[in-house]
Amino acid sequence: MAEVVLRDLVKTYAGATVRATDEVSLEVADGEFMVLLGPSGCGKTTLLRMVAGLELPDSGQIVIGDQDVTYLEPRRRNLSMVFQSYAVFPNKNVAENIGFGLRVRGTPAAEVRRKVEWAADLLQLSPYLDRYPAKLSGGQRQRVAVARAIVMDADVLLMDEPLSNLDALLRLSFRAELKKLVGELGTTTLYVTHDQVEALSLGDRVAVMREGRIAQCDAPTAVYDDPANEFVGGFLGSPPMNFLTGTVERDGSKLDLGGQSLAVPHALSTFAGRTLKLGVRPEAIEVAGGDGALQGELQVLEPLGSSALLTTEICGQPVKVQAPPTFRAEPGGSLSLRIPPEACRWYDPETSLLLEVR
Ligand SMILES: Nc1ncnc2c1ncn2[C@@H]1O[C@H](COP(=O)(O)OP(=O)(O)OP(=O)(O)O)[C@@H](O)[C@H]1O
Repeated sequence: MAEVVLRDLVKTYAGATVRATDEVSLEVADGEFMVLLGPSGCGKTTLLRMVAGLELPDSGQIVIGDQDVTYLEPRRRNLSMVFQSYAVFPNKNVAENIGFGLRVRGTPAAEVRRKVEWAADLLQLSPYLDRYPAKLSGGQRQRVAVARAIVMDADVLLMDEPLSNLDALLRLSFRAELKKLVGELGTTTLYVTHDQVEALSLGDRVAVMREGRIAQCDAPTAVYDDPANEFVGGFLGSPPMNFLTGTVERDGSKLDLGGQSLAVPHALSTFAGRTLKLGVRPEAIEVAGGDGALQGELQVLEPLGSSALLTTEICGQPVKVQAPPTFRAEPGGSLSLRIPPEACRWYDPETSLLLEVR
């Protein structure tokens, strides 16, 4: 096992006008499960492929353990990969598929057998060792790909959207299995996904990427609860964080949203007379009256089973609210919405960065 250190990695593909990765630096601790999350085209796969050695950076450095591997051939980096499109060999049975890399490496047959049985047991593939991939389900095939990767005893495991070919239910169960497995193995893992639920569920830390850069890298609860910038708040969550813009009143104590106002923390009184953005998660807003409640107009109510999603407007600004499943009201009416002070995150509209108020 080993830590992985990326330093200022820059990659521009031939003919491209923008950098696929733009001075990306990241330290993945020994045994850590790091998820790279972000919208399509943000550079996740490029970063993973550079770690794998399948792409070379224009500049920057990649260190695995205590070795600089930036320009080392892929097979000498001691890492295993599971890719979305990394199909299993159709003409080899499950056991042969799992043991393939070990045999190529010249591992003695008895050792190959022992490791194949170990991985098959971990991934619940033992009953299928003699089967050919055509007779496996999608989830079982994907488990074969994971088993093939883990038998290699690599320092680092790289996975690029390994669950994306599975249907929703299978994805859910395999996600939990994968989390348990990787926790037991303790292998340093870099995992690429554009699925935020997968990222939050699996990662020890999540690096949220945007346009070739890391927008925030932190524990799942931290990136969700305290998005470092508007991009992360607006990317994570379903629906994502709401943002309301207002002007801080002259005395610095309230934010005027356009006719209604809300208390501003004392630490932000320096914003008096200036605009400020409030970020609040839909599930944090309470549909209730009381002190400091704002009046919103209900536009749409969507019963979603475990909750009711409300599309509302406060002072003409759109706000999504996640209400209890039994909540009912007629669209067009007015609602009292309370935004608890502890749920407020404050952003500088000029920089889009989270403002520290504690
Ligand atoms: N082989 C290539 N040649 C030229 N440009 C490329 C190549 N591969 C990727 N790109 C570009 O580099 C940028 C980053 O792509 P990358 O595949 O790393 O993003 P991603 O976040 O993994 O996206 P996705 O989730 O869609 O796979 C994109 O603008 C993409 O169009």
